[in-house]
Amino acid sequence: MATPQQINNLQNSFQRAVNMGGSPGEVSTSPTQSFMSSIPRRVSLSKQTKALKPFSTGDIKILLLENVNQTAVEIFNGQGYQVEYHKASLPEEELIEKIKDVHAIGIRSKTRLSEKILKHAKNLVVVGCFCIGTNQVDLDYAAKMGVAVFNSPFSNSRSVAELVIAEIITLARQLGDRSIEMHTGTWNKVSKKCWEVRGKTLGIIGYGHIGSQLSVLAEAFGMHVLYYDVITIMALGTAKQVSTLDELLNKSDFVTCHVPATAETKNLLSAPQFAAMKDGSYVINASRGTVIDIPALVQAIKAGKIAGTALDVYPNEPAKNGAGAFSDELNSWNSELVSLPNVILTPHIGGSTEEAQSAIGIEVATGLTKYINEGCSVGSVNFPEVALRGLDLDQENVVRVLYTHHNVPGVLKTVNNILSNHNIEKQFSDSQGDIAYLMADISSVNQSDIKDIYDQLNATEYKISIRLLY
Ligand SMILES: NC(=O)c1ccc[n+]([C@@H]2O[C@H](COP(=O)([O-])OP(=O)(O)OC[C@H]3O[C@@H](n4cnc5c(N)ncnc54)[C@H](O)[C@@H]3O)[C@@H](O)[C@H]2O)c1
Ligand SMILES: O=C(O)[C@H](O)COP(=O)(O)O
Repeated sequence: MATPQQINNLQNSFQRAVNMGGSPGEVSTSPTQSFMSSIPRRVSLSKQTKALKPFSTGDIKILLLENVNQTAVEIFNGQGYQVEYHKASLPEEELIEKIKDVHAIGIRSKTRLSEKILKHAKNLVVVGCFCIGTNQVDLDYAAKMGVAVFNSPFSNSRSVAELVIAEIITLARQLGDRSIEMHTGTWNKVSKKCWEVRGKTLGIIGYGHIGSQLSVLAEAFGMHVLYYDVITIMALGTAKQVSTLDELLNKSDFVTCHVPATAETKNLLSAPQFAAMKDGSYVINASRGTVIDIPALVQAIKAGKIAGTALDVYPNEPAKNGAGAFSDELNSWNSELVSLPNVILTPHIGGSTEEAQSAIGIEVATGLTKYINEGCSVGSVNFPEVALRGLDLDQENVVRVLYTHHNVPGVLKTVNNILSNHNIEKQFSDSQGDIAYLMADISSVNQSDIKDIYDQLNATEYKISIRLLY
């Protein structure tokens, strides 16, 4: 017969196994045990079409594409999630198949998560963009499905700014051409139209995380900085904000784009803008491929108006690394562009440094984990940002309710009526456009009450998605 101490040990072992997603009787000795103790004992992920079925963190399925950094994989593995990892992005049909049953997907800038793809994602709870840009995801549709999207807003900003500094000097000194010539055995020692950057004017379009960081670095090289932005932003150093794009174009020796891909920034620099630039000036784009009209740029270089360009991003980028991927089939202007002098082409590597990728992996994986395990949406780009203090796991009969709903009158009254048989320990709700998100911790909940709470919330007309953590 077991002693009370043995029974106690057995119970503890059962609880730890549930925490780790293992079977009762298994005791995990994972070093992440103490971190794990801050997460819910069981996580019930209940989407629109899913029945209430509690499961452990070990049931969470994560699909990671595009060579997301290992720091993220380690965080997810530490949680006991099931991680499927791919180095490249997936063709559309394969992505549709894979996305059907995952709870989270991690992507970078290549994978398009359009409505067509997202509507197959029946269990999806959260998307992680392991990069800055989120234009590849249909953010509104995701929010309407109750799917929060996270990104890393500035972890690779410095890497991009440093790349642009390198490109400014490379263009000014025609380094790309000299290097290609030497690789093919030609010694071509020239100084004609090769310049110092000291005293030249850098025009930055978009003075956000990258543009402003670049401004500081450029001034350290003795450059004058002008910037144009749709909002008024405090100048760093002695940089000056100009009120029109034309003014920036007229006065700059180097023009560099650091704006997001939006309808307004499509072909922001096209033939009229190149015509407005100084003769012999340079164009740099490490933002998004849609921002520059490349055929118009080719014409401006051919006409001698633009003395060189550095492009890191393109309207159509290949899904994976390899020869021939940057082809005429994808970008019809390619052959003309590569034949022009002083043209630097890089394969979207602005944010591709060890430092940036490692930091992004940690930041986004941590955001996703907090959303999956605790419901915390702080940092999401398409969802109201809501957080509650951690769940008190020592307290029995506590349930965290996560309720995403349409932002219409009467919801709180209905929801609180459903929760009113229990003690609402804490509650917070916020909205963003048509979507609202409510978090509530309720106590005095018996196991038998949980299904009832779920069913009642599920029957509400405003519901988008429900999760109960307990
Ligand atoms: N090449 C790469 O690897 C790489 C890496 C990181 C980011 N990016 C891209 O760089 C871009 C900028 O990133 P960020 O982090 O600096 O973004 P950010 O949001 O911090 O800054 C963007 C700035 O652009 C301004 N802006 C928006 N529309 C504008 C317009 N029509 N005209 C002028 N200004 C406008 C905004 O007000 C904002 O200040 C994004 O497209 C991002 O995806 C590329
Ligand atoms: O949006 C970004 O952060 C950059 O464009 C980098 O994207 P990547 O992670 O696909 O290189």
